[in-house]
Amino acid sequence: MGGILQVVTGDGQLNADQIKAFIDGHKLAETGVDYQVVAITGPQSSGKSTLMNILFGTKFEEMDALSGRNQTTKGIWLAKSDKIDHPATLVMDLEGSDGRERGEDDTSFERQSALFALAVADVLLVNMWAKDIGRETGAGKPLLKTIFQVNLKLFEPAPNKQRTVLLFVFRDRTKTPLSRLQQTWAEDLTRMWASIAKPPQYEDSLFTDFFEVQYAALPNFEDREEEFRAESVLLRRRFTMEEEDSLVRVSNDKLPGHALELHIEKCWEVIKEQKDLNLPAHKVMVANIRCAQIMEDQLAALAEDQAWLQLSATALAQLVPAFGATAAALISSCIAGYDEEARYFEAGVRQAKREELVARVLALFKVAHDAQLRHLQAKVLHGVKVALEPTHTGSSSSAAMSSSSSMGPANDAPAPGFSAHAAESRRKALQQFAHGLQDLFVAVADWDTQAAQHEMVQSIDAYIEGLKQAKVAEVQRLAERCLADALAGPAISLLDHAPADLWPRLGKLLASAAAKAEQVVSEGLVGYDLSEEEQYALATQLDSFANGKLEGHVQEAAHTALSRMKDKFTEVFSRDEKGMPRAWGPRANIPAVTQRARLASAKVLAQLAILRIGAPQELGEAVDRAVLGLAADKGPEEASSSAAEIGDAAEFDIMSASEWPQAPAASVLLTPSQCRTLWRQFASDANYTVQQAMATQDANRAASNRMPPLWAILAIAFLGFNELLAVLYNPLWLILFGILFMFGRTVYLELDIDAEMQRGLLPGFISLSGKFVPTIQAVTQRTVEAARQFINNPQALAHQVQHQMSEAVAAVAHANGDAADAVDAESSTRQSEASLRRRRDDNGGVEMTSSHLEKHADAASLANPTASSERRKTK
Ligand SMILES: Nc1nc2c(ncn2[C@@H]2O[C@H](COP(=O)(O)OP(=O)(O)OP(=O)(O)O)[C@@H](O)[C@H]2O)c(=O)[nH]1
Repeated sequence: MGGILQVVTGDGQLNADQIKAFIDGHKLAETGVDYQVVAITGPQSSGKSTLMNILFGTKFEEMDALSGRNQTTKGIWLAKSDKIDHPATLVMDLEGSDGRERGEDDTSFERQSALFALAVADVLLVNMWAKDIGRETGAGKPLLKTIFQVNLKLFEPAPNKQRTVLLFVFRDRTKTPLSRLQQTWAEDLTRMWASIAKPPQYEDSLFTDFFEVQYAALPNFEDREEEFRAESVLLRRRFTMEEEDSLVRVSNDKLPGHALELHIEKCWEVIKEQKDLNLPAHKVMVANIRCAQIMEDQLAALAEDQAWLQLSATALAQLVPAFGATAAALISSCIAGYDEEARYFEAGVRQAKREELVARVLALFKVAHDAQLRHLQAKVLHGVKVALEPTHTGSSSSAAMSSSSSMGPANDAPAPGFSAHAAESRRKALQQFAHGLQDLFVAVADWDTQAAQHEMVQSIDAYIEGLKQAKVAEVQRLAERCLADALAGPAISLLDHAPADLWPRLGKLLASAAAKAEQVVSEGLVGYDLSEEEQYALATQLDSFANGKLEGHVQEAAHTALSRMKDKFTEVFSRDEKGMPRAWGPRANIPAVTQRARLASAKVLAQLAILRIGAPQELGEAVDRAVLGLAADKGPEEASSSAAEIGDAAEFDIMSASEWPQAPAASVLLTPSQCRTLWRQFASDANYTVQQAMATQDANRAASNRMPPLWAILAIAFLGFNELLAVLYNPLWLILFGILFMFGRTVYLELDIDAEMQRGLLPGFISLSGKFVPTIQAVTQRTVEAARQFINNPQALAHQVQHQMSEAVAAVAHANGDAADAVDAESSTRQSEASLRRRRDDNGGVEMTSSHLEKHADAASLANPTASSERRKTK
């Protein structure tokens, strides 16, 4: 876009949009710093537009010479010179000063525009009439003085940095030599500079610290136009870099072309609003904006960079070879692009924005880098697992070592054990991790990886420790199973038999089981190198487990103490010292046997009262004496008989105590109160058994009394001998007696006279009378049938009669002499039921029901109906 642009209108409005279009149209952003802005200021109608048009080929509006000296240029105008290509030259024409159109008092715009030209232009032409040089009020001195002063105040320029070239153009050159005019004007400038009020930091500054003064003189355009144009051509050359007295200055502080738009806008904004801003701040502001834009452009470019997109996506998914180098190249490329774009801007801002750019770029890459760290950690940890898993699970160490060889140099040395192998695997893994970190190293970033290394070490150690603890737990389970097996059977058996040395034997059993468990541990953890603390902890846990197991068995025994006491009582009471069942004959000493059985049961109760593993012996003895005292509490006779065995129980009164003296609560299985209750329940059952025995003994005595006297037996034998021989020698008598005997016995059994008589004499006779006749008829019928069979087969019937007679004889003998055997059978039956009855007794503490006992007693009586009948009589 060529042509002329009105940058600022006559009423002070900035055409920002058009400025941008102008700069873009002339591609000034691509020139970098290879451009210059040339402006001109001076009195109204002093030929400024004419000069600029001739010098730079622009087409600013000029006043027609014939129309008079009225203002033609309103506001600030901008055009690009088509006469100078290098550097690109922007030409700015300003509204003239001293304009009559604005009035004498309205000088603000001329000051603003002059100040604007001073701030924006690289070369400011100051148009002056040659004849005004030396005059105090001429030559626009007040305006110059003002803009110099305001410039210092508003923009606070840095001394000797990018000085603005002030080209004073003396128009309508006179015969006065230029040197003379220069000298005069230089003196005027010095005085002018000295007279202005300067900020404190500029008190000692010289005019030349901020401005480079150049001069030119031109003839009158109207009168000597040809000469004017020719000299203008020469003057134009000074705006290129070709001439020796070139006005083009190269400065590092110059803003690049793409910042010119913003620079113009901010300058006018500052001037317009009269903000108390300084030039560095203004430059910083411009630099801030532009550097931020460049930074964002670089970030946007990076976000669309295919190499970066691929790297970031892959880095999140897997370990990328040479990640660090790739990432560093991308980061460096991005930052280099920024450096190139922002190199003309204020150094401090540029560096600050660069650091911000680096930080933001690194933040992007940090995500990928962290993902890479995690992948590396996972890979290394996986290597450790592959190396150690076979060893831990019991595979051959050579297999483990061959697996681990993938992580580093081969090591053919045999693995001595898990701990050594784990240490070697750990060392190789950390070495592999260190190599991996080198691949991830991003030179620009130099991220700290100490935390990652620490995590890696912790992960590996935790994994190894986890394997070790798993193995320890596994071996501990094996050892506990070994302990449980070693304890269960023997301990239960000991508790069932309840020997006198129960607790010493339980102690030995515990020690034996602990030794077996220790062996399981030592064999199972070979090579795991447990520390002393770990070994102690494991041993303690196993000890606790063993004690707990044994305690469980003992507690279970204590819970079933009642049935155990009954069993012990039955064992001692029902069997003699040789283990044979007692017959309870007439001379049996039931009270003595009873007391022995009670003492034995009391010992069982005493042994189950407290845990004695590790307990002081005195405590056990005290409990023994106290519990055995219960057995003595049975009347003076029994107490005296057992006094020697139970010792002196006076020291502890179990009948009133609620707890055992000096016994830890954890070791108490049965409190004194519970012992008393159990003993009471036991005594009730035992009394019943004793009464049974005494009844049996009474029955035996009665049976013995029913035998005929000896003299009668001898008389019968002597007097009936001949009749007996007659019967035996006469077959007819023998047969007749046999038939009568069988008939009578059959009738007796059919009527079940014994059972009927148990109801009582009168009810028995009444019942028998009712069924006597039918029974006689039935037996007679069967006898006739037998006789018929005998006629048909006499040998078979004789054999049957003989067999029944032998049974009858045996029955009579049994009824007379072996009633006690029936009682013994009942006793053994009760013994066989002891285990069934035990649980029931323990739960309810009630006696076994008589129907239950009868059920088994009847089973025993099946083989001996007479004995059964005897038992019922006893009951
Ligand atoms: N005496 C004299 N007159 C000149 C010279 N150059 C131009 N003029 C005349 O001065 C008049 C004003 O010219 P411009 O170029 O419009 O002056 P200007 O300074 O741009 O005017 P404004 O923009 O209104 O301030 C014209 O009539 C020109 O012919 C010169 O060198 N000497």
